[in-house]
Amino acid sequence: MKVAVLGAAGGIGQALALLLKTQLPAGSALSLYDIAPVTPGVAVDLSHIPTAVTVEGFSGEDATPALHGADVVLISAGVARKPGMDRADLFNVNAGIVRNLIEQVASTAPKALIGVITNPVNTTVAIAAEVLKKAGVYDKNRLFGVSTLDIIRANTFVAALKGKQPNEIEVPVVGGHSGVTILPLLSQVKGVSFSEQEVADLTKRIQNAGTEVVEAKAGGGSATLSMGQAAARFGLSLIRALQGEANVVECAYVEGDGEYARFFSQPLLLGKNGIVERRPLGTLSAFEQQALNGMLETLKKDISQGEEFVK
Ligand SMILES: NC(=O)c1ccc[n+]([C@@H]2O[C@H](COP(=O)([O-])OP(=O)(O)OC[C@H]3O[C@@H](n4cnc5c(N)ncnc54)[C@H](O)[C@@H]3O)[C@@H](O)[C@H]2O)c1
Ligand SMILES: O=C(O)C[C@H](O)C(=O)O
Repeated sequence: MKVAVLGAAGGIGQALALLLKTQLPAGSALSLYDIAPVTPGVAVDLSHIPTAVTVEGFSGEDATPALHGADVVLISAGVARKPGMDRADLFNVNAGIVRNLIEQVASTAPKALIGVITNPVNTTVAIAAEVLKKAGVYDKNRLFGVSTLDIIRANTFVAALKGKQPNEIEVPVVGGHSGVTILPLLSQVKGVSFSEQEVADLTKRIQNAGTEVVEAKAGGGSATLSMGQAAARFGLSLIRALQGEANVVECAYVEGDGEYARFFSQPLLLGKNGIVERRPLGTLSAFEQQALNGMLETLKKDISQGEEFVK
């Protein structure tokens, strides 16, 4: 299996590349690309770690040398938030970066499973879909917005509140990846129950967790290490599914049946060709139903902005 990381010299990219170098199955290839000239050096650095995963690094304007034969492409290239900014404020710079990189994926690795990390995810995934469509290679079962960070945060916060081990808790988080569009389904977490106040407080904390990191880093960027972990979990799940493992389920932001919005994060059964089955959201509490209804206008606007950008 070959995994390409685009944006590999950045905060997320380097953390992700390290985790993949140490956790990909033996015999895998890791291919790193970033516009920054340090990228081949990042690959050399990682190559000294004794695992059976080869590493190559490429820099400059052309991402295609990194993309040949890639089974999975994870994209974190772009700028990150500073305090006072919303994820949507990143659109002006990141929309063009994602368009350019996806054009190269379309021409070089059209069958790859693509995970978009670059913000604003609600919009950049729509851009990626439209670019792939224009190139005649769009498969909605192979394109994912990576929302795994919301899930690992939710697991961490719930476990801390309820005195559980984080690995005992799995919170489905649905919708999108910004503010009110992030909806943790706390009513579905097995083995714990919450008061109304706990649900309200936890939901708000999970929705604002990105801002919590941005403010704590005080101008030095946004979440990189937890995101590296989240992207590694998601990328490794894609690889396990590609290799034929059964019952690999992850939530991610994908094009579905449009019941709520064209793109929506929901639980997905993954397989050798990407998404095998989009799982229903299940029964929602009154709080969750109201939050779902309340997010849709924002989410649809975010999606339209991406669609319009490519038209
Ligand atoms: N999906 C999520 O949950 C999530 C979580 C955290 C951050 N993010 C987003 O991920 C992105 C990256 O964050 P980061 O902290 O790693 O930022 P960073 O600034 O540390 O790294 C970004 C990297 O992208 C590279 N880059 C910029 N333009 C490029 C181009 N045209 N081609 C190739 N590489 C290019 C830069 O050289 C840099 O190395 C941001 O948009 C951020 O908002 C998403
Ligand atoms: O909040 C951000 O800007 C980065 C990321 O989307 C996050 O959730 O941490």
